Amino acid sequence: LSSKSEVLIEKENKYGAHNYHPLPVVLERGEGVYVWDVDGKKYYDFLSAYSAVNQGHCHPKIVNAMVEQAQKLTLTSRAFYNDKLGNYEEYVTNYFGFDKVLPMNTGAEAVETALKISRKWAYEVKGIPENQAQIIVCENNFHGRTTTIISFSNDETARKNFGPFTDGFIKIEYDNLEALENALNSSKNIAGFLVEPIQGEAGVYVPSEGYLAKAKALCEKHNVLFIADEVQTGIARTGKLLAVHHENVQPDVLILGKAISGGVYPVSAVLCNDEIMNVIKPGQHGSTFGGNPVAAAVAIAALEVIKDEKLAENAERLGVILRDGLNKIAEKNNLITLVRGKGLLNAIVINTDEESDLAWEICLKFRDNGLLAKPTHGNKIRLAPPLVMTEEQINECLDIIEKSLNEF
Ligand SMILES: Cc1ncc(COP(=O)(O)O)c(/C=N/[C@H]2C[C@@H](C(=O)O)C[C@H]2C(=C(F)F)C(F)(F)F)c1O
Repeated sequence: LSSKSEVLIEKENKYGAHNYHPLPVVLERGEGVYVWDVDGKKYYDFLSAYSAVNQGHCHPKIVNAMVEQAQKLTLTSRAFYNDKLGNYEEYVTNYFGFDKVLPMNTGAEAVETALKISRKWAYEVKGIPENQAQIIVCENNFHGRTTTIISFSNDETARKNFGPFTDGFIKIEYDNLEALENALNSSKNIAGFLVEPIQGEAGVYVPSEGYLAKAKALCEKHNVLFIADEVQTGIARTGKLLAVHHENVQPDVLILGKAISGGVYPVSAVLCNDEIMNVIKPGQHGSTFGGNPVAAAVAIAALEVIKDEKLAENAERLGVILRDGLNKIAEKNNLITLVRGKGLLNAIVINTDEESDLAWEICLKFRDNGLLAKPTHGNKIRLAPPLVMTEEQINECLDIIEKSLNEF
């Protein structure tokens, strides 16, 4: 690593909390599918900031929307109206097909907001006795880092010594309809079922065909809210605008974040219809920055880019090419034991146990060869480039991946 990089890494080490263990590369510029480090070396970004820069780094239309609004009015708080929020709310609710949106900033805030709305709906509409509401979640979930969200995580690293935890959650096996049905039959006090349409952190775990549609039907049968966390799988990442659209499912509560802003500004959102959203009355929930004018302007631009540049279709088409190419490499190189994913949310499973640092070594080799990716949960490497990739760029990246793996 250059001394320039070392100095900056040292600064983060000395002055920043050690809540991450980043790959040793120091970035200073991003454009489209590329990022550059401080020494001017160019890389393909195969993480896309955990699927927040689906539109590509620093998309001019989105950045311009931010700059323009930032020079006019950045924040009013919700104590007053402003000329951007209503237009954004109309745009985003029509875009996803819901009556209303509650605007927040981060994914975790939107997940927390969805949990609060679902509980309040359970008490005030479904009639569950107060403080008895249960929400069903899946094992190996990832929904964010707040105390309530890690309360229903089974990842010891995310939970250890952060207790005491929040009550009211039932954990079931992912992609198991019988487990869901049993949980729904186990109590009358169930408010909702919170689920990732594809489990990202678990290593891009794609559920069986029909799981989401059948789960939604089971929830309907039991008058339980189907709450889809599309923070990572949404905004065209999996080859459809939402991952639930692969099964024509419309959630009762939709959670969005990350690429809803193209990675330019923190924007998240919870969408639902009036019967559910109208349980929230003035003063019952909020956020200083939620729905601010810059967020509104940025999110409209970011969502327009998804449509204008047909990024869902592009992700669908290039995802097939990427997975075919990875499977061809796997035939010749036994380091890859499995390829899985949908659209441009993919992962390869490396032929080693979870404790080994082989996946990390492979990511360092990818880095040396001009592609940035990071292991998730030990032996899986997520491969999720921005959705603006071209076929020839995918093929060039497949060559980098093959060349790197052949050096082991
Ligand atoms: C499905 C889903 N729902 C809510 C949130 C919360 O959104 P946030 O509050 O972060 O805006 C996330 C955030 N995921 C990020 C967080 C980041 C980290 O290390 O915490 C790494 C990344 C991640 C992890 F951790 F699992 C990965 F799956 F995307 F790779 C998410 O994926």
